[in-house]
Order: sequence, then structure tokens, then C-alpha cells
Amino acid sequence: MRALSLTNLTVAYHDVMALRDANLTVPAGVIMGVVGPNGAGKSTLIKGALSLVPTLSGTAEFFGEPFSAARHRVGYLPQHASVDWDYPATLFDVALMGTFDSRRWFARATARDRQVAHEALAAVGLDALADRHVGEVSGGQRQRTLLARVLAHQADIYFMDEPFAGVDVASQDTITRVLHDLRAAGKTIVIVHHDLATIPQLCDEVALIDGTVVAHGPVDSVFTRDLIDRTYGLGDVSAAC
Ligand SMILES: Nc1ncnc2c1ncn2[C@@H]1O[C@H](COP(=O)(O)OP(=O)(O)OP(=O)(O)O)[C@@H](O)[C@H]1O
Repeated sequence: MRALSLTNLTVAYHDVMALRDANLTVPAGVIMGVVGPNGAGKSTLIKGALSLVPTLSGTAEFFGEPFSAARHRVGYLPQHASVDWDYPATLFDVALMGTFDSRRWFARATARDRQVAHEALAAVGLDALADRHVGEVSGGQRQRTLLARVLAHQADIYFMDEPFAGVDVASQDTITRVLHDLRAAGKTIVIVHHDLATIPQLCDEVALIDGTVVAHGPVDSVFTRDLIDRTYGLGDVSAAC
């Protein structure tokens, strides 16, 4: 079963061609790492798939359906979450937001929603801080709070744009465990990731991006020196790590 199929996805920002004719399939139940140099179009690929930016052409299907029909099955952790950390909200409030979807965002949270939010915070090791104000926690704890928010959405496919950015080793371990637990539960994860050294232990599949999808597939066959060098325009992959 395919969790995601992108066909000839093309995105431009005014006169900047950010992604051209991207073709990508992601099987259900895998962790796919999306890698490539800065400005390669990794975030754009996700935003185009999720209809967050206008596409010039192409299609995106989630479990065989367009995004409009599959929206409730899709979770998204953006690269730069637009959160006002001075807002008077607790970690629990942020996690609870993840339980809302576009069909009933106006409805009151149910007891089940509250349980899901607590479970999501527990999964990232933050339930003990559930009542703490978001402005009073560290950057790594904020990142894990945002991860809890997307977990609370209880999606079938998660898109995470650099979830490891700016977090310490302990938080990295927590996030890695969360990703592997999601996969064990049959979920699909598409993760933009810059640390090439950790791709083999973190991911099952990889997509190499450089203005388009250069190659994608199982790590063993696609994450090769030759293809990585070609993607990064390098003679030596160690320079990209
Ligand atoms: N809102 C925007 N307006 C104009 N150009 C943009 C916009 N967002 C991205 N771009 C351009 O589109 C191209 C792809 O950007 P994108 O953010 O998708 O790359 P990326 O691979 O995610 O980069 P990074 O690794 O630095 O996060 C870049 O040339 C970037 O400058």
C-alpha cells in the first residue's frame, strides 16, 4: 500500500523554480528520510504535497486519495512552527491543539481529546510538565511539545521538517524512539533530515532532493556514495555530513 504518491509535482515561488517534476512514492509503514543541500526544495516538496503552497502542476495522493479527502490522516510538523511562545498557554494546551481538526476545531475538547493530549506529552517525556507555561521551557522541550502536538493528531502519515533541529542528545534519543514507535504502530513518517550519518539507523527509505527527486527507495540501494555525491554536487560525501 502506498502512503504517498507524488506525480510530476512542480512548485515555483514567483520566478524561483523550487521543485520541478518531483515523482515520489512512499510505502506505508516506513520512515523515509528526505535529504539534500540547503535550498534543494525539501520543505517545498512537503508543502506542495500538503497544498500549503500553490503547485504549478502535478498531483499528490495520500493512501490513494487527494489531500482534501485524506487531511485527517495527515500530520505535519513544520520547520519553523509559528507559535507565539509568550502566549499564555501550557504544554498541555499546545498538545491539545493537535487533537483539533478542521471539521470540529470550534468544538470543545472531549475527555478523550484530553487523554490523547496527555498520552502525546507522555510519549515525548513531558507529561510531568503538562501545566508548565510554554514560555518557561527550554528549546528542546518546545520542540518535543510541538512533536506532541502532531502526535495528538493521531495521523496515519506524518511529515516532519527537521524535527531534530536544535535539540540535545537526550531529546534526539526521545524523538528517535517516538519515530520508531510510530513505525512499529504501522504509521508512515516522512522526515526532512540533515544528519546524513544517522540516516541508515533512522530511516528505511530515503529520497535525495536537488531541485527534483534525484532518487528514492530503500536506504540500502539509494543511499550510495555515488547518488549522494551527485545530489550534493560533491566529490566527497564527508563534506556534507
Ligand atoms: N516563500 C518563498 N518565497 C520565495 N522563494 C522561496 C520561498 N520558500 C523557499 N523559497 C526558495 O525555494 C527554494 C527551495 O527552498 P526550500 O525551503 O524548499 O529548500 P530546503 O531544501 O528545504 O532548504 P533548507 O535545507 O535550507 O531548509 C530555495 O531556492 C528557496 O530560496
